[in-house]
Order: sequence, then structure tokens, then C-alpha cells
Amino acid sequence: MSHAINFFVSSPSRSPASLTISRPSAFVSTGSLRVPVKKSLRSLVVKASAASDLDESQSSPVLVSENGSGGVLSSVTKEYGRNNAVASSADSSSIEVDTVTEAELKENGFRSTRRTKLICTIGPATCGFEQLEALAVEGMNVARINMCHGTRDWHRMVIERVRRLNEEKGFAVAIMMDTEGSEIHMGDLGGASSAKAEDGEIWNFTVRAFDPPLPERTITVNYDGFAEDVKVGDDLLVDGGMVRFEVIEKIGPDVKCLCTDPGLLLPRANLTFWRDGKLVRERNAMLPTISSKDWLDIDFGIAEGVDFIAVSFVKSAEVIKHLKSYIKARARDGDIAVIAKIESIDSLRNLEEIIQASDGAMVARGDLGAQIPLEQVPSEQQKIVQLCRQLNRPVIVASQLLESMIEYPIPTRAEVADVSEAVRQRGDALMLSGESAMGQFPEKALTVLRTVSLRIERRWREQKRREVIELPSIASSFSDSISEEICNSAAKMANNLEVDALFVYTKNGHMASLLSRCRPDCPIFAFTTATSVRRRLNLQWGLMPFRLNYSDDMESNLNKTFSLLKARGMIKSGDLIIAVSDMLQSIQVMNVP
Ligand SMILES: Nc1ncnc2c1ncn2[C@@H]1O[C@H](COP(=O)(O)OP(=O)(O)O)[C@@H](O)[C@H]1O
Ligand SMILES: C=C(OP(=O)(O)O)C(=O)O
Ligand SMILES: [K+]
Ligand SMILES: [Mg+2]
Repeated sequence: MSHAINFFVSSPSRSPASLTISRPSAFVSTGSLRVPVKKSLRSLVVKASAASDLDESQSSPVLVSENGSGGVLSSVTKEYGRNNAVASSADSSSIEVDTVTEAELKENGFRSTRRTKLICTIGPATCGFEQLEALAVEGMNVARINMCHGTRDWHRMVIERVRRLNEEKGFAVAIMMDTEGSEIHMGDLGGASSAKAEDGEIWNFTVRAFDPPLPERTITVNYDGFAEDVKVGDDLLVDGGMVRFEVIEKIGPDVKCLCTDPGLLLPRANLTFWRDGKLVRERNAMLPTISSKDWLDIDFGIAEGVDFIAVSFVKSAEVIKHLKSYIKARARDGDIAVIAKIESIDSLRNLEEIIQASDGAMVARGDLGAQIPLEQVPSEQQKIVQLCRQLNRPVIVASQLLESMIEYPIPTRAEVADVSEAVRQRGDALMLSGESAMGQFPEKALTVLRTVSLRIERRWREQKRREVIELPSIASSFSDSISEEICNSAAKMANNLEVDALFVYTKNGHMASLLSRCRPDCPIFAFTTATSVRRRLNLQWGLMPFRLNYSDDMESNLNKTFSLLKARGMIKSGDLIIAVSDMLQSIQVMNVP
């Protein structure tokens, strides 16, 4: 049975506008309702239709293929072994389903699927095929590669492995490339994986180049102006203050520093220097956000077809606009989403316009915490998360979520509380950095993110504590406004009617993100025809993206989707769903036949 509200937008007409809602007598016996609408609007006819005209026999045949890749799967993967990714991509009557989503749905039902998305930075601890597979099984939605580290060949290998995993094993892991940016950072520690700086030790920070091994207690710095720009008495913060030094002497290219806060030095760690309690922004502040090396990395990312490019140390909206037009002119199929990393004072100053210009934002707390007082970071995080949601941009909360898990298998209580808070704020995604790139327990760290997310999401649903955040209108045209209103209403109806799932048919993903923005209680099944859109939707809260070829005929699309998902055991007869689409402006409420 289906109840449909269709918004038929007629051609522009100057006639008095009206909103008509009529319901078929089969459901409710009331007549039509006329509501005055603002002058000069076109008319919206809101019509309801009975569901009996949905004929299941019209639906397409179902294709469910077994994973034909053979080979030895780890025991975890066997559970997820059934997939049809390869077989189906060319088949118009099939659907591409993420094996992890499928298993989660079958095991726990709609309600308990995870809404918060998870990103893992890939590094030496996780770049093996089986390690990547273990992360995918554990729920990694996006793999991040940080161009600050590793060679292009290494990054290419990681991308190739992730793509192969997706193809062979039915995952839908997207790839995010993170630029190095024009930051000051240390060199490679002469090949050592880390070095310990102890309280009271004197280290030499130098712009000289050395062939390994480096002299003892020597750190090379990538910024030529470093030795000139620092002054005796400056504080030198490594990795946002994880280790701290005081500049005590300058001798030509060498800067002697006294360790005042001991800690672990990691290769290529970021450096900032502070004078009289303020961040020093000397010549390096004039360096371009996207360096010449970054442009080469971006060309590499475009050639490799990455899904997201995260831009480090964004200062203004201009650089984002510039990069987006650069990508548009060069990217082969579909575009690459540009994520603005909010990690500098300038980015906070121009926050709204930066977020507006980009396709998403990252609260990059590591560097942010080195540029503003630490105690200000939580409130900035909250503000950025909220603003992104209002402006309908996905937002990632990143850095040090589970820092202690680089070394220990169990997180601190404080870390769990931090993760919980990010989930409670309804950020779209959480990101692991060192924990997954070079930590000892990458999979365990991901499990913690997953289980904490699930737990907090469920608790908030059960308590019906939907945090009231005002969602301003963001539409830029009348037809956008209709999409926005439809999504707001559909999400509200979904909560009130306690439906099992929202279905959205969306070619470019816009309607899906508008639904996600409302953070409804039920999961959102997003059907799109493009593989690239599907992978990008992976970053957004509550969306389960599927790839499916569909027509402009909503009824046949619904029938086809129902049969395909039913055949895979992902939905069953009687499930209550609400469907919206960007082809036919409509809201349909129905039980799966
Ligand atoms: N591709 C890589 N190769 C080697 N080490 C890496 C790589 N990516 C990340 N790492 C390690 O993981 C740590 C955390 O990663 P991330 O937070 O992305 O970088 P950073 O600490 O430079 O901001 C890095 O400091 C580095 O030690
Ligand atoms: C995510 C961040 O950026 P990166 O790891 O590239 O320094 C950060 O600074 O928090
Ligand atoms: K980076
Ligand atoms: Mg950073």
C-alpha cells in the first residue's frame, strides 16, 4: 500500500498560487485542503495515489551473484564474502551493494546500522592488501592518504589496492587525498620511525641537508627561512605541541633548542613557533596554500581518480574555488569533492565562505590546536560541525580521537568521551590518523570508533533526543527550495511515522545530502546511477549508497529496488518506507509489497 504526495511543478505561471492536498478515499475521507501560498509562486499540486497500481510482476529480474574471486578469504571476510560488485557493474538489472552494509542490515536490521562514517589514514601499518581488507570489514568508509608522507608510487599502490578490494570483494571504500600544504615540518629523521626527546636535552634544528644517518639529536627543517625567522626565546611546537622546545641559540643554519616538554618526535612532524604567547606568522604565512608540489599531487589525484581532495591550511574561499575549477576542467568522469581543512586562524576567520565554497570540511584539530589556545578547540569544533550541517556540507572530525591507541590496545576514558561527543554533535565522519597509519592497533581503534558510534547513536534515538538545531533555508532557486522542503518534510514524516528507511533516488546526490542533513532516525538508502556519486555519498551521515540503473518512472524504480533488495534479504515485505526522488518531486509512503 502506498500513500504518495506528489509535487507537480507546472511551468511558470502568474496565476494565483495554491497548494492542494487531496487524499484518496481508500485512506482518509477528507477532501482537499487549500492553503494560500506566497504571491507569485507557481502552483504545487499535492496528490496522493493508491498503491495497488504498483505491479510487482513488472519488476526486473533479480541478479545476485556470488563472489567469483575465489582465493582464500580471512574468516572475517567470509561473512561478507557474498557480493556482486564485479558482476553487476555492467548489468542494468542489478544493484551494487556494499557487502559490509548488507551484512550489517541482515544482522541487525535497519535501525541499528551505523550512521556516522569512518575514515582511516593509511600508512605503513595498514597498506597491505589484507590489512586494508580488515579495515574495510571493520567499517572503513573512506581511506585517506596524506601526501605529506610516502612517495607517489606508494600512494598509487594503496589506491590500486583499495580499488581492487572494492571490485573483488564488494566494498565501496572511497579515497581521500590530503595535500601537504606549505607548512613547516621536520625532515625524515634519517629513516628512523620515531625519536624520543627528553626534558632538558638540546637538539639542533637545521636547514642544512644531510645524508643519513643524521648526527645525534639533529632535526632537519623543510623551510629555508626557518633559521632566520625564529628568534632566541621562541617556543617551538612539534606536532601542535606534543613536544615543545625553546630556542636558545642561533648559529647560521643551525638553531639550538632546549626540550621543555618531552615526547615522541615523528618523521615530518609539523612545526610552529610562538613568541610572547602568540603564533609567529612570518614569511611562511605568505606561502601559497597549494604549493607547486601540491599541484603535482593534485594532478596525480585527478589522474588516479580519487574521490576527495582535502586541502591543508585553507585560508580563504578563493583557493577552494580555484581548485574546484581546475578539477572541473581536468577530471575525466564526474568531479572530485574538495574538502577544506579548518586548521588555521585564517580559516576560522573566513569560515562561512570557505565552507560555502567547498564540498565539505574537516575539523583538523591537530594543527588547529597549535594555532589557537587548546581550550578553544572544542567550541570551534562544535561551531564548525553545526555550520556545516546548516550549510549542508559533510563535516569530518579529525585528529587524536584515539591517540593513546597508537601504543595501547585500549583507549582512555577521555578519548571515548571525545568520540562520543563528536557522534553526539552529529558530525558526518570521524577520522583516524596515526592510530591507523602507524599505530600498533589500527583495527582495534576502528572497532572503538564503530562501537562507540553505534552505541551513542542508538541511545540518542531511543531517547528521541534530536538536538534542535535550526536548519536555515539554503536553496538558491525555486526548484531547489522544493527539494529542500520535500526532504525536510520526508525526514519529519519518517520520524513521526517511525518508518524503517527512507529511499532516495538521486542522480547527483543532492537530495540524498538534504535528507542526511535532517539526521532522521531511520537510515537513508540512496540510489544513484553513477559509481563516483555513490562513493562520494559514503562520507555523509546516515546514507547507505547503492548504485542502480533506473528510469524516470518512479513506480518501476521502486518495484525494481524492492525486488533486488528483497532477494538479497536486505528488506522484507511489510517494511515501511518513505521514498523521494529528484526526478519526480514526490514523497511516497508505502509498505514493501
Ligand atoms: N604514507 C605514510 N608513510 C609513512 N608514514 C605515514 C604515512 N602516512 C602517515 N604516516 C605516519 O602517521 C602519522 C600520522 O599521520 P597524519 O596525522 O596523517 O600525519 P601528520 O602527523 O603529519 O599530520 C604521521 O606523523 C606519520 O608518522
Ligand atoms: C588532520 C590534520 O592534518 P594533517 O594530519 O595533514 O596535519 C590535522 O592537522 O589535524
Ligand atoms: K596533510
Ligand atoms: Mg594538519
